[in-house]
Amino acid sequence: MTTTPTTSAGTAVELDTVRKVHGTGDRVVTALDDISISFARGTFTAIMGPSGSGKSTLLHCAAGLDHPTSGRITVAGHDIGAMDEDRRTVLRRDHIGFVFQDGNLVASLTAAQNVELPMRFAGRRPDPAAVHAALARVGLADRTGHRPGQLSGGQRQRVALARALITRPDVLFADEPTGALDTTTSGEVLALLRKLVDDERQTTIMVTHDPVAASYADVVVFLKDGQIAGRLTPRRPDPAIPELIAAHMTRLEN
Ligand SMILES: Nc1ncnc2c1ncn2[C@@H]1O[C@H](COP(=O)(O)OP(=O)(O)OP(=O)(O)O)[C@@H](O)[C@H]1O
Repeated sequence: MTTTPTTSAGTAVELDTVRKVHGTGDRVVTALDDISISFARGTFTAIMGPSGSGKSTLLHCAAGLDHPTSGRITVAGHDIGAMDEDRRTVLRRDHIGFVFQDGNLVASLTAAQNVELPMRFAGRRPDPAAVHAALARVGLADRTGHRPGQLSGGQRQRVALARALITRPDVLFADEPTGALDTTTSGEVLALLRKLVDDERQTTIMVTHDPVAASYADVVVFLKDGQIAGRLTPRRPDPAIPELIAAHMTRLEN
């Protein structure tokens, strides 16, 4: 990657006046309405908002999976709008990690083989020590040979996290990473995300509907109608925070 970094050293992702319009003619929807926001390195941000407020669109545009209609997006100092698709693919591979609600593991592969996949896709020889270290980081050093069907939901999601982190990405994007988990398992995965931020300064941007999940973040950004509609900075540990976040959401939904 030879693009010259353009943002300040403290910023992992920056959106500058980003607009995203879906559809054409009389079915046009403005999903992002000239949003400007920056995400500092080493911080954990939760993105919340009513259904249809633009959360997934923001995540997909910021991660280079979708193109904004206008505006500028910078990831790890690289202007992704200025890149062709090949370079954007390399940027995603080398600088960005993804975790989705359904971890999307390959059922026929072991945990270790799933974690190796990004290296294989990049045409690199998997490094067994790095794969083991990635699984150890998420507390699964003793499950490397298990297939997804032999793991619990939380363990599967932790394998997905290890796979997302194997390339040591500048930014981890998580789309409802605990949406399919029960409360206890969800808490384990969120505590792990928090630990990765605290111990390793892993910049993390997570879309969630869950006020408890959002309470693990440093910053909660609220969207409404494609615009930023508020921001909270949870002061952990405080059991009242999920309630505060939920109250904010209720105000946005009414
Ligand atoms: N491919 C598309 N074509 C047309 N409209 C779209 C498309 N994708 C999203 N939209 C519209 O853009 C708006 C924002 O959608 P988006 O999925 O970003 O919202 P969201 O906040 O993630 O919603 P949810 O919480 O329900 O997942 C919505 O009105 C949605 O209907």
